[in-house]
Amino acid sequence: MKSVIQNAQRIIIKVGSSLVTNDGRGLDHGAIARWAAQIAGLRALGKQVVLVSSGAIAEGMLRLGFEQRPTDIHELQACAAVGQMGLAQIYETSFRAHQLGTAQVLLTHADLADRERYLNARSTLTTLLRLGVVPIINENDTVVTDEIKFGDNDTLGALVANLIEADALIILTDQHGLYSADPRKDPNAVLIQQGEAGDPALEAMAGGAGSSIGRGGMLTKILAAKRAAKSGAHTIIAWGRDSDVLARLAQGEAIGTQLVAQTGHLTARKQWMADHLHTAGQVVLDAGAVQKLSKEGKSLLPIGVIEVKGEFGRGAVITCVSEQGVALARGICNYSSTETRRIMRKPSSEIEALLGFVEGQELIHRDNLVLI
Ligand SMILES: Nc1ncnc2c1ncn2[C@@H]1O[C@H](COP(=O)(O)OP(=O)(O)O)[C@@H](O)[C@H]1O
Ligand SMILES: N[C@@H](CCC(=O)OP(=O)(O)O)C(=O)O
Repeated sequence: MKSVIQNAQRIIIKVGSSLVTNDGRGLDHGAIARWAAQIAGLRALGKQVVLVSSGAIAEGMLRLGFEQRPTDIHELQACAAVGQMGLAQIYETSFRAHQLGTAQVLLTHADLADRERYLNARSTLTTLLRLGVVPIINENDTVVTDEIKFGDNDTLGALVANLIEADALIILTDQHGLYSADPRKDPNAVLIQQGEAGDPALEAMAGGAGSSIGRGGMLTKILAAKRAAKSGAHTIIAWGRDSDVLARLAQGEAIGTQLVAQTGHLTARKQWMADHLHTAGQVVLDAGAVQKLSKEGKSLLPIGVIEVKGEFGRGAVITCVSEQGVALARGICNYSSTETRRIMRKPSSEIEALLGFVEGQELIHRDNLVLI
């Protein structure tokens, strides 16, 4: 059996609290240095890597002298704020030893639910990757309350995989993968080597967190695999203390639990758009634009739009209709309805002069467009 990530180009690696901390007391500097070395190895193979790392609260607890994890939300947030400095420091130093720069990206649920911020986060992350930097992501714990928290970083890792259409999500944890039951409780549990992401049978095997430090446990990892698969990413759950786990995976060795995505990249995203029953607005296309979209598979440029209906923000899913009112396509619009009204019927070269910025030459890029 081959590792599903051997051919993966863009990879999200999530390291959990259970691993990144020294038994919940501060950060494990040695372990972090080893992951940095392994990630440098992946980068040398030409792969793009985004790291999602937990550990801020545990490091903050150490720095602020808390013996126990505080229960007060604001004390937890204070720990996260203090500890995040430590996380950033150690990652920057560890990657610097391999001539790699790092970037700190703190995200909340609200950032990804809002299309404009979602698009901004996506553009920033892909730009960082293009510039050769390793983004280090964590939840922005200081501004979120329990109700709106991701809480565990497995979910965050999957959403980031969707966000930048990663090929694979590698979840490193303190177990060798998913077992048929929680191995801390059932000595007869066996490792599940391969499964289909989204298979409900896997959810039944997974339990909660095994330590007081980890938040999600195995269930959030299984649900993260299901979520990541929606944009075509395969998931691997593996033991993070193995000193060359990433290199072995990249060489094709099947270690840990592989959860295979059944849908391809584009199919999944286009499916998501096609599934939008209600779109925020409409653009009416001239005959030339109708031809470009439906016959030639091209992007929609502002010059081909003759009317905008409804109000929508940047990144909204909208419907493209012909002058006869026939719905042709749906897609993610790079500009708001107000901006679109200003640039419609105009060549893309005039966007900057008209709006003062350029989000893209296209109103809807063909990668974000699905014919209906
Ligand atoms: N079926 C299972 N297979 C493996 N681990 C499981 C299973 N069910 C529950 N767990 C528990 O999940 C824990 C890993 O989750 P967690 O503590 O949240 O780690 P992390 O901080 O890496 O996210 C394991 O230590 C284990 O006790
Ligand atoms: N954002 C938190 C981590 C949340 C958490 O523990 O998640 P997980 O590693 O999935 O159990 C922190 O940095 O402390």
